[in-house]
Amino acid sequence: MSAAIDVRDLTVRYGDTLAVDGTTFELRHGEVLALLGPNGAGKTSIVEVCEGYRRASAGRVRVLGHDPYADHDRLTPRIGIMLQSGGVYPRVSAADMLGLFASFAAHPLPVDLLVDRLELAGFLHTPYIRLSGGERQRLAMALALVGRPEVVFLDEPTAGMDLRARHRTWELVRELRADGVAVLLTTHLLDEAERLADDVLIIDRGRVLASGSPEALTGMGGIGRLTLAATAGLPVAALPGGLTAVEEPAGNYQIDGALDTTALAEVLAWCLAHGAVVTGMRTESRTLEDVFLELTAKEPS
Ligand SMILES: Nc1ncnc2c1ncn2[C@@H]1O[C@H](COP(=O)(O)OP(=O)(O)OP(=O)(O)O)[C@@H](O)[C@H]1O
Repeated sequence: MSAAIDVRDLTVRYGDTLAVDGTTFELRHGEVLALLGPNGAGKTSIVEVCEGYRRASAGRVRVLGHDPYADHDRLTPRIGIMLQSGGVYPRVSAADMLGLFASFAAHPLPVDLLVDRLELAGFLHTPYIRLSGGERQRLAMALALVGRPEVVFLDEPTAGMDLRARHRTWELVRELRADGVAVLLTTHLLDEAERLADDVLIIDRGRVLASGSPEALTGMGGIGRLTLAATAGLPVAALPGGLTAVEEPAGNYQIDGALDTTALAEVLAWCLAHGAVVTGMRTESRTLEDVFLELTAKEPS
């Protein structure tokens, strides 16, 4: 089966600003792809091209086999877009908006199902203008999904949601994926990407810095943190293998460097060589946040 979204060498320019610089990725049916990057990285530009709202400056983009800009009208009934704001009449209620959006679709999802999953019942008849930020987010998600789309674009879907609503939304995204829906997600919440995404694209200044599954990306550098509890006052300057350590508080060493299995053995050998008593050694794996901060910090300006 061909990819739900296929992006090759996409470039987006705004005058002299190169917002997207030759990005390539694929999103398959039944998968979630998260676009991660600092403010201004180019995420929205990529998403807008895929949604058909912006023409690519160069490159080839296909959504469900169509050019999303040229075939916008044909694609619209097959895609769902969660808008950050706007697109909703201020005095209309959530119930009326959902009914209206459902009437546009050939095979809409039952509105009751979305009301239940996203817990909309408490504000279903309140005018949009009176809804809280989190309630508007939940309604926006429901509006994106009511047409039973094959591809869904979620732009920071849980921003402003409380913890419970966030978890309900994550459950819903997992259900969509299980039903074969392709989900393109942008988020600043690294734990959201880690929980939901099959693949992640880390971008900065329009370029892809890394891509792959969260497991592959966090496993790339092995151990993220190494903490040692041992005799106080060990000569940290004598640590082998380019490792460095800070002793804080006394007898607690935070060790940095290329933390692989060899490094663990070298640290223990160093303890032995200095007659140290080791009472604890703890390793922690890297998180997506560690990887993201390292990659985006390394970028030359
Ligand atoms: N219409 C426009 N005209 C000129 N420059 C633009 C336009 N839209 C975006 N840009 C610039 O293009 C770059 C990428 O912007 P984009 O909105 O795609 O980033 P983003 O990753 O979505 O950022 P954020 O996380 O802040 O939403 C930024 O430098 C931005 O200032």
